[in-house]
Amino acid sequence: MEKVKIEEIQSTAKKQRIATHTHIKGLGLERGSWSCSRHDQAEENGWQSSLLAGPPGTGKTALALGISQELGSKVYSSEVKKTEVLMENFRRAIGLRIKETKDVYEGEVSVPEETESLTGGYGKSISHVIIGLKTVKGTKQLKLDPTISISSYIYCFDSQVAVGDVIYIEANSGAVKRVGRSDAFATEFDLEAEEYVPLPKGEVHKRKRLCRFTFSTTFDVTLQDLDAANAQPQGGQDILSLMGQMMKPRKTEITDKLRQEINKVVNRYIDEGVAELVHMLDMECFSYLNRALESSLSPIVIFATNRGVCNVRGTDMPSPHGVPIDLLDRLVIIRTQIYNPSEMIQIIAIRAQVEELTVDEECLVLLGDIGQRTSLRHAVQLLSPASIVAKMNGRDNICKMDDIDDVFSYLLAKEINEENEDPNQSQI
Ligand SMILES: Nc1ncnc2c1ncn2[C@@H]1O[C@H](COP(=O)(O)OP(=O)(O)OP(=O)(O)O)[C@@H](O)[C@H]1O
Repeated sequence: MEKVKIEEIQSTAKKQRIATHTHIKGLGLERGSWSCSRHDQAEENGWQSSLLAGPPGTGKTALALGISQELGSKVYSSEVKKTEVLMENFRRAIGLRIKETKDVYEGEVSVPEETESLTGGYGKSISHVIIGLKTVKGTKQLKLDPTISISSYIYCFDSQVAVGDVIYIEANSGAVKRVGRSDAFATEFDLEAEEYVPLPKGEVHKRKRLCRFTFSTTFDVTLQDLDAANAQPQGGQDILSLMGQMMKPRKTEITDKLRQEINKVVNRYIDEGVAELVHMLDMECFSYLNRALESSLSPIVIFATNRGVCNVRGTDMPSPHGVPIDLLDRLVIIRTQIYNPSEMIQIIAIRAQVEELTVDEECLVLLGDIGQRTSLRHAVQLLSPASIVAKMNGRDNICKMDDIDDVFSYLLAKEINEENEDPNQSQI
């Protein structure tokens, strides 16, 4: 018999983590240098939008971030009120896909049963609840922990979980979610009123990709929804609180400060792999952008994509980068290319400095070489584990032979292809 342990939900956020782009502090260019003067010129000429196109890891996001940091005040400043409608619509076009891998018990309820405690004092006291969960692979009996069985019990009966229902129990929090009624019971009830689901496959106890809040495998929400729902935040700054606010929408002004706060939380979750950005740019959005980008109030918009020719979202119309031709016409397309070894070495050195790591010259050369063979991202990611190996070897500096070689041999990396553009990546 397995025991479900319930603990208070802890935010999984690692406060001290150095984010992927923490080291990006701007464009790193002097005023008057080629890029800056070109950019000023572009602004004067009404260049409002551009598309960065290139293989993964070629610095599109880093460049967009650098530009926005350089322009920061200009982007959001003078006409905030007037640009509000535009801003709302832009944020409506950016989706956040929330996903978490959770330890869950999943199955069709077979035997809910409660055991009363004899030492309960006044009234009835439940010492635990036993529940049987069945999947295609078999059945497992779960004894819900006494301290949480009450809440689970209430949960169960509040949401009217009965024999024949398919449920999830999240192992860590004990939260129970009724998925629907098992197919096997389909004839017993009104088919219209019920959602019938198949008997779950696999083991009862499994790791499943679940959105903590909705229990669905993934959950898409737009940044605008999060802004609107959090206009008067009541809870904390974790994704659960952010999402929780969505249940109580209210009409309050969305300030720039709020958007920045939402961005911070969203960025943290992207960095931790709990969520990823997805674009919601369908035909309707693209048509809106066509008009919006021509408005004098439009903010500067930078699109980035690693997709080649693919269908425009929601249609079977192929177009370069999945962007309709009439919008492409309005964009300045900048191609990004894979960094050469010395550029990679430079970036890795900046990254090491931000992570406060001392890396030998020889080691940087090796990392540059690894970056060429695999990817810049992989080479950057080796820094942290290598520093741990160095510490284990009693050193503060990362050495080629002992640390990087060691870590590289343990960690798997995809060797780079000739043509690196990945048509399956859904990023823009
Ligand atoms: N010029 C640069 N200076 C400093 N760091 C950089 C630079 N270019 C890229 N990086 C870093 O390399 C990593 C990968 O870059 P980035 O995320 O910008 O790639 P991308 O082109 O947006 O890739 P994808 O198409 O996969 O999203 C990031 O950690 C980024 O901060």
